[in-house]
Amino acid sequence: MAAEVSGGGAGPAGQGAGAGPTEQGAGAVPQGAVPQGAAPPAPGTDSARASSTAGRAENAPAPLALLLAHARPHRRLLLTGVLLSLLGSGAGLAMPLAAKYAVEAFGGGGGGGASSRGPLLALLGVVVTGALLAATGHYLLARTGEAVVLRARRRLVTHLLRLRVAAADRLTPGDLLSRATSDTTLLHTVLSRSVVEAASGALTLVGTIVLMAVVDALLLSVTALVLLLSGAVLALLMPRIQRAQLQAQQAVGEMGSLLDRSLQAFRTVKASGIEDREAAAVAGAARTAHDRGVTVARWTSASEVAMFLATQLAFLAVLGVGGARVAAGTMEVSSLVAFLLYVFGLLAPLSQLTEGWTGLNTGLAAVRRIDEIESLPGESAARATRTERRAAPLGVEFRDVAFAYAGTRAPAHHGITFTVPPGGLTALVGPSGAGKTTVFALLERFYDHDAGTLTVGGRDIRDWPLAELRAALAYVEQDAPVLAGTLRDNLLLAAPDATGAELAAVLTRTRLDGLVARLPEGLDTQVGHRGTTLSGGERQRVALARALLRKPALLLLDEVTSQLDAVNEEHLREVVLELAADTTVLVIAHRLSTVVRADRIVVMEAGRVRAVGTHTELVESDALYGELAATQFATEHALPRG
Ligand SMILES: Nc1ncnc2c1ncn2[C@@H]1O[C@H](COP(=O)(O)OP(=O)(O)OP(=O)(O)O)[C@@H](O)[C@H]1O
Repeated sequence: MAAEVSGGGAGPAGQGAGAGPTEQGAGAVPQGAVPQGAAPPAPGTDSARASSTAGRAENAPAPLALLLAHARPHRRLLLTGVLLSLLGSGAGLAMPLAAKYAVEAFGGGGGGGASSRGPLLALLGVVVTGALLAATGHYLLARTGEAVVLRARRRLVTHLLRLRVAAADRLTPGDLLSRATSDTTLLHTVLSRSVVEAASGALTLVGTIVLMAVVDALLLSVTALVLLLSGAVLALLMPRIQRAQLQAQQAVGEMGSLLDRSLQAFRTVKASGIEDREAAAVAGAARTAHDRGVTVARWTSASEVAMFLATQLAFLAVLGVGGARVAAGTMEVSSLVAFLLYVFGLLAPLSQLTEGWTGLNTGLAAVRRIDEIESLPGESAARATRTERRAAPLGVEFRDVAFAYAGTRAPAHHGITFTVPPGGLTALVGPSGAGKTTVFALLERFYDHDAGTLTVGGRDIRDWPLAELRAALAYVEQDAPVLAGTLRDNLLLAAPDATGAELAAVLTRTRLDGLVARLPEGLDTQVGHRGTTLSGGERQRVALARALLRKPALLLLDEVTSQLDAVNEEHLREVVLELAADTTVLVIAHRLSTVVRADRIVVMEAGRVRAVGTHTELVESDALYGELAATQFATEHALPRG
């Protein structure tokens, strides 16, 4: 089993067609990932792996190698496209030479007529063939560029969703969005335009120089001076353009992060009256992107002007020297015309080279940003399946389990020990920050514990195939997320094959049937982004219903009744007790009224288990629990049924 793998070092070339980065064999685990069966990672290891995308850059493959790896699956089409484009440019290159023969044919007597028709037709042929070849080449490159982007996006998005939770904890969604959208788009530009621009520019330049040498070596040396001049200008400007471009891309990512922050907390932003401040922060990043863009434009224009001036100067110098030689009879007019055309022809490959080089650098920065994410550790996908029938309930055992979140000083668990037999209701209680939610996170293997033994169903949790483990569990998070879409989509999210009867039964059980009846389109009503059209309590019940439809062998409920009214809470308490008859149910509850009838209560404090027992036992034996019970039941003015 290879639950943990990374897309990393090998880059896209490392996988066969269609194989996602998380589906490599364990043998191919690249840097940063932990092979199965390896010793448990030391606290903080995840941090080293996931925290810094910058840190990785030192060992990362060269961006050019990464870019080539992206291009490799499409190499035939790309090469054909580049070849056709180059042939198209080559035809343009042959134009002045063909013009020279045409001028010679005109001068060679005959005036017009048949003798001049031949060269003119040949010229026309060169033009049309060149245009057709170039157009076909450009189309092929653009199409292939789109294919590269599609593949890169699929890979990146698949990997993003399979990232280990520890790695995802450290990423900002806005920046990820920018990497998955704008950075991947840049791949298209670089492969379909920049590479061919740079190659065609370089080849045309070399070709032009060779042909210039054929026409007149002396005039070439005059032109060489200009070439050196423009080369020096390019060398001076390129690093500036490169730097500004990278900063512009980073600023776009930063803008995405800031905007995402504000949109995630939209209502809080409004309620706090900080719209202007948040808008100003996003606008600040947009301004940085703008400024860097302007810098790029400034340096690019400067290089273009320098190149233009250089060719004009060369033209004048060649005209002067060449004109004098024609007057002296040491040079043919036709040769001078051809040479002058080549001098003008220099402008195009020089600016192609500049643009190609600039674009290539933008693409390389993008490829590096994409690779930074793909190199983070991923895990094999847990499919949204459920067991055929309700599986036999699973027991759980924590034995001296220790765990620290990456980058934190104090461990969240200091060797906790407790046992949950199959079936029944177990409650985890304790003050905020005691480590209760972390128990669930370890059971779901969002994180790997650092020391001790954790078994589920009598089997070490590390020996469970991840997909199988998660299929056996259902987890209702504290914040009960509801996703954009219809209510039905949300309920069937993790059990798409649930029958209508099962759905109806769960709706009744979670008292959502009333809500469905009220909604304008029933189950097919859109619930808004993150379920904003539902109340907090309704969202909690939707999350619970979703979990129940999975028919789990182990049900983890984190504060699922916190937002319910007293009547619904009491009802759900009954439902949970019913479920506990044939499922192992673990609940985290702050309100002790939720747990007094639990089969066992695990009292946690500061990452340790203080005591385990029933409500009655703990009221007597554990001071903290006794205190919690006294405070809560005194506040609620009612003693629970015992
Ligand atoms: N992703 C994380 N990264 C770093 N530290 C974390 C992370 N999640 C939780 N912690 C820390 O781990 C400790 C235990 O947190 P946990 O969420 O398990 O507590 P809890 O008992 O569930 O608290 P509450 O009742 O408030 O939900 C806390 O100190 C918390 O700050």
